[in-house]
Parts: sequence; structure tokens; C-alpha cells
Amino acid sequence: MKRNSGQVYSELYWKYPEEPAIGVYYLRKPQLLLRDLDLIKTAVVKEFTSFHDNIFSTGLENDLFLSFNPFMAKGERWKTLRSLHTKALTTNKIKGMYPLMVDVCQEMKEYVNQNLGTPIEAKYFSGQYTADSVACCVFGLKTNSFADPGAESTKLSKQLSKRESSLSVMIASLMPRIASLLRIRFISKEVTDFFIKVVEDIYEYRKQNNVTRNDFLQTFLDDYITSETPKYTLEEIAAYTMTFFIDGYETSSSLMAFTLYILGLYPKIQERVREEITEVSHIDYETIHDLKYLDAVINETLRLYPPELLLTRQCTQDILLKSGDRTYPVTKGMSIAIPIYSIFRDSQYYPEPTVFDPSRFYEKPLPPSFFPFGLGPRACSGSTFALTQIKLALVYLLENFKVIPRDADAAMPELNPRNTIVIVPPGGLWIKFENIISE
Ligand code: HEM
Repeated sequence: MKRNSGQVYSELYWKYPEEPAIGVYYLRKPQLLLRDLDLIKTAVVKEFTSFHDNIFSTGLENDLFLSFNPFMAKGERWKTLRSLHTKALTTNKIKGMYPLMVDVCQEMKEYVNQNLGTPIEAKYFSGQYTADSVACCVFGLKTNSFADPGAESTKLSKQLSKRESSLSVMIASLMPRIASLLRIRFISKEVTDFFIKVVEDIYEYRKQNNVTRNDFLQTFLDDYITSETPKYTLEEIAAYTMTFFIDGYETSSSLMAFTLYILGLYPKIQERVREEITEVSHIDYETIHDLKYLDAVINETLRLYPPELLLTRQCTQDILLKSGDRTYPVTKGMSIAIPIYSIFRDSQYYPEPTVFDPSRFYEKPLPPSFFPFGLGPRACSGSTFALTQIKLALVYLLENFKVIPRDADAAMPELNPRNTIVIVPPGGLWIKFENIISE
């Protein structure tokens, strides 16, 4: 039977319920699977200097595009890239992008209006929204893939979402030197050329017309245009902007899709979210982040369907991890795995774990066992951007439409057993929208 890695680690997690950690082999290399929450926090937060890298490595010189992604970067280079990313995604910068997201929501609303009652696959639909929103917020491009299903943003995102199931990622994470020698490329030349061309065209246009925009790209173009010795080439800037597609597309569209589908399954919960939205007199950046019940619904969806099923870290400096009277020597080069999916479904932390119950998060502080965006200094740097984008879309949809499942026997979905990156089940998540105003 096929299982994704979240499910494989889950079996190990349940096999040894009393153990704080379990020694396993990850494709022939020793790995420590951490079960105990304190041990996890010690490794990933307190002992960050011993575990500051993810296990992926790109053979940096081979793939310009991935080499600019903080998730893939190691050591000092990670610090530089991470800080650039954080600076480009401050609350103020995201607020500046908010009106761009609103424009995409309007297009999405028009599309839904024209397709009321038609079965819609929620992951594909959410992918269209996410790709358009990212194209707009990152490059200032209007792609409207709702009106034009062949829009470049959708095609590129689809190609990118296939990337990590490839053999090359496995080789690179296990044998970085070999990957480097083989000059393994993760992202096709077609995709990289496209992005470089987009950035070059935008640069020329903005320079010649003296235009500035509130998008992510502008942060980098400002330096490129004004400095005599720009820090980055246009190619490098293009590479950097792709982080949004690589790290943000699959995760965000998957969360939005599961939330829509589950709201279809639970009409009472959906109605309560709608009531909360309609009580707000004006929807803006602040008010969408203040919708407590919507937040609880999203958190409960993240708990049951976390877009990243597993966290990993490479040990960069020998260390002795301790839990009670147990000690675990971890040597440089070994890795640790943190089973997000299993912890989020452990009844020790979440009673009746398979039940969808947003009240677990309603008006309560987030439990220490909940970390869908990761932990410590390497936790997701795009979480506020992602949540702004998704919450805004849900507000737009729910205040105008009712979501219902396509099938009368629709049930809580199973995870895709074949893929760790694309967790939506292969048959998709089918929904329909209806007009609430006519009721
Ligand atoms: C619902 C949406 C998302 C979820 C659930 C999610 C989740 C995660 C998780 C679990 C990690 C690993 C953290 C760790 O190892 O501790 C991560 C890393 C990362 N994410 Fe996200 N992510 C989302 C959206 C985004 C978006 C929209 C961006 C936009 C740029 C983004 C950028 C990144 C980056 C750059 C990293 C690497 C951080 C580092 O290593 O310093 N993510 N994300």
C-alpha cells in the first residue's frame, strides 16, 4: 500500500508511544525521529546552532533559482537570504500588497458568480487564486487565470508544484556532492527563462516610465535602479522572487482548498464564520486578522491537513540531546525529523483528534503542540503573507456565496498517499458555490 512520508513516520510514531525519540534510517542514513515536545523545542529552538540547516541541499552553483530560496540555503547564506525575505515581508509591506490581493478577489468573485452551481475542484480553484495573487503581489502582474485558464501564472505554478516529487530532490538531500557533480537541475530552463524575462521586462518598464509599485519586486528594483553597484543581478532578483511560487504556492492553495471543502461539509460552522464576517462593518487588513472564529477554523484545518507533514533538520555540530534520563547523541551530518502530522493527530494533545472542532482554538492561546508553520529561527517567513491572502479570499467568498460539497456522500478527505508535497487526494476536493443572497 502506498503511503506518503507523513504516514510512514506516523506508523513509527505510534509504534513507540513511550519513547521521547526513535532512531530510524532515512534512506540508509541514521536519523532521530523526535516525539517529545520538549525535546523538539530543545533541538529546533534552544540548540539551533547545532541544527540550523534543513536537510535539503541544491548544489548551489547548479540551480540559480533554488539557491536563492531561504528554505534550501545553509549556514551564513541562509542568514543573508532569510533577512532579505523578512525585510521584504514586514507587516507594512504586506499591508501595501493588500489592495492588490483585493483586486484578485474581485476577479475570483466574478468567476464564481458566473459558475454558480457548477462543480469546482477546490485545489485547482485555490491554485488559480494563489497564483494570481502572488503574480500581482510579487511582480505587479495582472494575470487573471479565472478569466483565462491558460494564464502563464497557472501553468508555471503547476510545473513548480511537481518539482519536489522528483528523484533529483532525493539525490540532492542525501548526496549533495553527487547532485553537484551531476549538475542536477530542479527547475526547468523554460521556467527560469520565463521568470528572468518577466523581471527584465518589468525593470525596463518601471525604469523608463519612472513607475514604482508596492510589490515585492520593487524592494529589489529600488536598489538595482539607484545603486551604481547593485547587490543583485536581475537574474538573481528573478530567482529570489520565485521563493513565493516554490514555498508558497502548494502550501497556501492546499490550505485554502481544504478549508473551503470542510466548510462545505459543516454548514453550521460555515454559517458561524459568515455571521462573524457580516458583523464587521469594514473589511480591511486589520479586521480580517481579527476574525477569531475564522482563525480557529483555519487553525483546525491546518491541524488536520498541515501542508508540511514533517520538519527536518541536519545536525551541524555534535550534540547530546537529553529527555528525562534518556540521552541521544546526535553527530554532525545526522538528521532529525519532527512528525507534524502525527503530533497534530495525537489524542494526548487533541482529544478526539479526527473530529473537526474549531473550538479547540477559539479564543484560546495556541497550544505548544501546534506549529503548522514550523518552529524556531527557521519557521516559515511567509506565514503572515499566506494567512492574509487566504483569509481575504475566504471572507470574499463566504460573504457572497454558500459553499456546498459536490457529492451528497462527501466526507472528510484522506491525504494523498502518493505524495508528501501535494497532500490533496488525487480525486480532488469537489465543491459548488451557491448564491446566499437569493435565499
Ligand atoms: C499556508 C501556507 C504555508 C504553510 C503552512 C507553510 C509552512 C512552512 C513550514 C512548515 C516551513 C518549515 C519551517 C521549519 O522548518 O521550521 C516553511 C518554511 C518556509 N516558508 Fe512557508 N508555509 C506557507 C506559506 C508560505 C508562503 C506564502 C511563503 C512566501 C514566500 C513561504 C515561505 C517560506 C520560506 C522562505 C521558508 C523557509 C524559511 C527558512 O528556512 O528560513 N511560506 N513554511
